[in-house]
Amino acid sequence: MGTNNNLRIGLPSKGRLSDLAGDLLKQAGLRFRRQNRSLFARVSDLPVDLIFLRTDDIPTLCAEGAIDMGITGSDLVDEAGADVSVRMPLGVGRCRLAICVPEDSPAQSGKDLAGARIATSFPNISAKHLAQYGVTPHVVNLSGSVEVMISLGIADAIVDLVETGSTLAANKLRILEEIDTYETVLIQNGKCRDTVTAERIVRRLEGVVIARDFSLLEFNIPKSALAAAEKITPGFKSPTINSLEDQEWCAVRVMVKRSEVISAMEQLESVGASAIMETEITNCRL
Ligand SMILES: Nc1ncnc2c1ncn2[C@@H]1O[C@H](COP(=O)(O)OP(=O)(O)OP(=O)(O)O)[C@@H](O)[C@H]1O
Ligand SMILES: O=P(O)(O)OC[C@H]1O[C@H](OP(=O)(O)OP(=O)(O)O)[C@H](O)[C@@H]1O
Ligand SMILES: [Mg+2]
Repeated sequence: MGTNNNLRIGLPSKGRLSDLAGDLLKQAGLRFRRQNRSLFARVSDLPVDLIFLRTDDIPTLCAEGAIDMGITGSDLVDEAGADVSVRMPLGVGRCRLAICVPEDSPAQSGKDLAGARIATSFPNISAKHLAQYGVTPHVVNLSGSVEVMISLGIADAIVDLVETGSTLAANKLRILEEIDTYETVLIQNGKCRDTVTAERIVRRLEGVVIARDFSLLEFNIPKSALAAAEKITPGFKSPTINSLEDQEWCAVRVMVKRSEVISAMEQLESVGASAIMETEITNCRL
């Protein structure tokens, strides 16, 4: 590395985002092999080097120009206050950051935390959030296992990420107030060393992220019911309509959000559609 001018992309070296990020790049056609715990990999057929880093260092290293692009959590970008642009949400790693207190705490909102000790790995976001109430907490800055700090007597409240809520339940805590929601994002710095390749990467990832979110739905529909069908499935841009041998009917192909496919099928059937089929797409260019 060092001497070449390849675009550098920082990826989480371990943890929950590591596989998500690697799978996404591979699906987008970036071929690479990470040798056993190696911190570096070259991409075949593209001027791109992958650098494996700690997820929470990626925003700062990108802002500093050590890497041109990176995949990390938007929570970590905010917390670091890193001067990078978020090119694209990647549709994975969704979570929320919340102020949590013991289940039996009398507190009703963040306003009740004046003078409280708060354990968190997000000292900046926490202080900024509480400042809007004029509350200046005593922040205990930790890098993990934050939920246990209340029972250890170190803190009265915590600010931590919540996904399913099972960690909170296991520690007899409840959400007092949600601060924000976050997800995994692609970031880029302002002085990227190869913007042409960076744009290619963005387009490729876009293709995969959109494809993961949408299915292709095909159906036949009487022309008289086409307007009703278009209301149900307007498509990503607009549906493709082909004529059939039977002049009264046509065939429609349309992209539908995966989460809405079943309900769309039911509604289409009720307005007269038949031969309704869902096809999963793995990649697309729109
Ligand atoms: N349930 C969750 N808990 C924590 N982080 C989550 C969760 N769901 C998604 N994330 C995202 O993952 C990021 C943490 O990723 P990281 O690669 O550090 O994984 P990790 O499993 O927390 O690693 P570590 O073992 O270092 O704690 C968070 O900043 C957030 O953006
Ligand atoms: O709502 P849940 O689905 O339970 O997820 C949230 C928990 O997961 C994360 O911890 P992680 O596994 O990263 O451990 P850590 O404390 O060592 O970072 C996070 O810090 C919470 O503790
Ligand atoms: Mg963690």
